[in-house]
Amino acid sequence: MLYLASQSPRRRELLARLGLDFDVLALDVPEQRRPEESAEDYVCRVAHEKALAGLADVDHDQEALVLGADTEVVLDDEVFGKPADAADAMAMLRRLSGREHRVISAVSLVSATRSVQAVSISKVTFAPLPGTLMAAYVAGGEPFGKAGAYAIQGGAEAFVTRLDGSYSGVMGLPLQVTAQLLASFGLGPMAAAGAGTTTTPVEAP
Ligand SMILES: Cc1cn([C@H]2C[C@H](O)[C@@H](COP(=O)(O)OP(=O)(O)OP(=O)(O)O)O2)c(=O)[nH]c1=O
Repeated sequence: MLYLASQSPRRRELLARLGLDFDVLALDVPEQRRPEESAEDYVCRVAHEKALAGLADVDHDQEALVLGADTEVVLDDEVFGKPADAADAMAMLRRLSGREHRVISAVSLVSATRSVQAVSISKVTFAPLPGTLMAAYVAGGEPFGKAGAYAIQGGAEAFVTRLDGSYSGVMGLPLQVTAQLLASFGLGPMAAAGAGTTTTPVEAP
C-alpha cells in the first residue's frame, strides 16, 4: 500500500494526479534547521524524516511504501517556512517583492527495505509588489500554511514574472521526480510506460 505522510491538501491533490491509490497519514514532524545545515540538506532531511515517521506509523503493513515531502522558500540562504502570523507573512512578502528566490521541494520514498529521494529546485521571480496588494493578500488568508507566505496556485500567480523549474514543485510536490521515484518501485505512470528517466533517484542514507 502507498501512503502519503502529509497533512498538505496540495500534496494530496498533486499525488492523486499520478492516478495511484494511496492513504494519507496525519503526522507532525518537527521542522527545525540545524546550524550549518544547508537549505537543500535541511529540506531533504525533513522530507526523509516525514517518510520515516510515516513508515513507523504503519508498521503493521509489511508492504508499506511511504512518501514524505518538504517545501521551503529560500531567499539567498535564508529559509522561509510557513508564516507564524500576519506580520510574519507581510515581512516575508516584502522580502520576496521584486526579487528572485528559490523553492526547494524534496521527496522521500521509503519501504521497510529501501529508500530513495529526489529534490527539485525552482527559481521564482516576483514583480515589485505594492504594499496595499500585499496587505490585501495577507488579509485574504491565503499565505497561512504556505512556505514563503504565498500560493502560486492561488492569487500569488499574479505576482510571478518568471518561473524556472517545476510548477508542481513550487506547489509542494514535484510530480516529475515523484513519478520517477515511484517508478523505481514499479509504481505509477512512468513505470507503466517503461519510460526512460532524466534524473536517477538517489538511495537515501
Ligand atoms: C511556495 C508554495 C508553498 N505551498 C505549500 C505547500 C506545503 O503545503 C507548504 C509547505 O510546508 P511543508 O512543511 O512542506 O508542508 P505542510 O506542513 O503543509 O504539510 P506536511 O508537513 O504535513 O507534508 O506550502 C503552496 O501551497 N503553494 C506555494 O506556492
